[in-house]
Amino acid sequence: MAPSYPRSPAGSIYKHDAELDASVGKDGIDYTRVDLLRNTSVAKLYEDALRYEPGTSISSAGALVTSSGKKTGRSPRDKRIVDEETTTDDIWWGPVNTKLSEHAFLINHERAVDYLNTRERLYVFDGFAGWDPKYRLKIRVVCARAYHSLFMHNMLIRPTEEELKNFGEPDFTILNAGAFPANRYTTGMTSNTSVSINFKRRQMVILGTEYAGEMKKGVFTIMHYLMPKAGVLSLHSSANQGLDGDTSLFFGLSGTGKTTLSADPARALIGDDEHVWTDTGVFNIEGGCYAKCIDLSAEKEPEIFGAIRFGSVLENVVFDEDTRIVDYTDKSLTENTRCAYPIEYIPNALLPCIGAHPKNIIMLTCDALGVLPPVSKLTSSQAMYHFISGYTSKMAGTEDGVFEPEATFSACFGQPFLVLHPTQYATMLAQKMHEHKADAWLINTGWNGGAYGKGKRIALKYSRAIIDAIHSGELKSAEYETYPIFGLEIPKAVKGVPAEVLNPATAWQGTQCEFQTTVTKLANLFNQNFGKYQDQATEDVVAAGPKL
Ligand SMILES: Nc1ncnc2c1ncn2[C@@H]1O[C@H](COP(=O)(O)OP(=O)(O)O)[C@@H](O)[C@H]1O
Ligand SMILES: C=C(OP(=O)(O)O)C(=O)O
Ligand SMILES: [Ca+2]
Ligand SMILES: [Mn+2]
Repeated sequence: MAPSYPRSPAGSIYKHDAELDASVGKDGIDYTRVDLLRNTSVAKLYEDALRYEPGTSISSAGALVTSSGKKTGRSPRDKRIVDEETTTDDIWWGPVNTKLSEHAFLINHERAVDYLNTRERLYVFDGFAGWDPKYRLKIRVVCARAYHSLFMHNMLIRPTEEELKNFGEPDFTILNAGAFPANRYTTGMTSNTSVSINFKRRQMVILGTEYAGEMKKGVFTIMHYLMPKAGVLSLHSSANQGLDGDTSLFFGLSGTGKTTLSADPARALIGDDEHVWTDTGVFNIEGGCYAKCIDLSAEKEPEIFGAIRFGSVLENVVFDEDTRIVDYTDKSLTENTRCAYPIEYIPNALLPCIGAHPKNIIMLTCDALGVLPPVSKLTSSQAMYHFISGYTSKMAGTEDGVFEPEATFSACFGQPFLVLHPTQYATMLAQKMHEHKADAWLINTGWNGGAYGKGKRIALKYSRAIIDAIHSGELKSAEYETYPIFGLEIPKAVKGVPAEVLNPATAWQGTQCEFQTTVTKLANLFNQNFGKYQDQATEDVVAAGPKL
């Protein structure tokens, strides 16, 4: 499955100094053992997963059905960044990034190495993060499960035979010993799950969770540090491109629609989750997509449904014992059911996954209170205000302990993955949007007509119609009205969307008194949250918030 387009052998973005390379090379893994499988075939990984990993099957469509065990979503409270002198002054220590000592990291590392070296089989996948050869990282994934190796085969950029032969030392190594727990008595551990990143040693160690998403979001976290340091902007967004080459970005926290809305039959897919905006355009970090499968149907999401076939990894779904037909409505294992597939499984994927400078910046929010408009056109100050605020919901199952939509402010629409302070990403975004005259939109893919429990989630077909209207130019020249308090501009009409849906006041099914109370509640939450950024933001950005 090697890609056929030419790519120059990349200069790595890490400067390789001999001493550090020696220590990385000596990462403790026994690479000489005969039972080590490096970049092995999809078929072989299927066979091993079926043979050795309980709870593995093949679906009627040919996908590998796997179980990630107890953890079926990310564990943000168990994430650590090593506090060391080469990065400590850069890192945004606090709400997301918790310090781990170098010593405690070595204990976790040794635990993972001992576990991996004592397995009967070991899998290594060497691949790339980043489609632009100038910025790409060489990533090595060492793991004990064929499932995890196939997952990263799908999610990283698969090297050609030639590239694999000349791979050399990786820039970053992920040791996934997820089936083995962390030791709770190691200083800094608060549970037996641990996901830790060490930028100096260029290593990530996973213990006590087999949720595969930790690896792909781990790579994103690494890029979210290294890319801004290299002067380019990493983005928690999907991206696609129209026939005339116009690129759109869709920012959004997990479950808000990045993957779903970027798979658009009329546009070429650049990527569904992680990108970088450089001086020449946008490139995807990944070689695959990771779609949510809950309530998936061929009718509503044909591209994603069709991507679930031989080679795809389908996690934590329930299927019929006889027919092996998956029941996508079944939430009994988790609401966060998932499928990982190579990007070329989407019919109109753009290969290589590199697009032009974005023309439209779409911020996806999933408002569980039902008071944000389905679409608003943002001024540049409003775009910055909403990007820094990142108001949305955590969706059920995406994180450990989240069972229903939970209103949250997730800076840059991806707070769990930020390494630097949010204003650093926001400043770069503002500068790039200004330079390339990008238009900005806020789209609520969440509740309408009432809050979660009373109203309904906005129909996917309406969100798609809104996005079509952005891309056709219809919305740029539409007639607008101002939504009070939030000061958002909402279109009076959008083709394919009932007019009353567009204004939360007319969509509201409960009393107007209840509506006003909810609007005020949300406005207060915004103001309270923005307090922490007040002194770093410019006056116009502060003024772009709600006014009570
Ligand atoms: N109006 C809507 N817009 C986008 N997604 C919706 C909408 N209504 C329901 N959904 C569902 O919500 C989920 C969005 O998840 P996904 O696209 O994977 O988000 P992300 O990629 O941002 O994590 C999908 O399961 C999709 O079917
Ligand atoms: C993989 C994840 O990301 P997303 O839902 O944004 O695709 C995740 O949040 O665990
Ligand atoms: Ca879906
Ligand atoms: Mn996604």
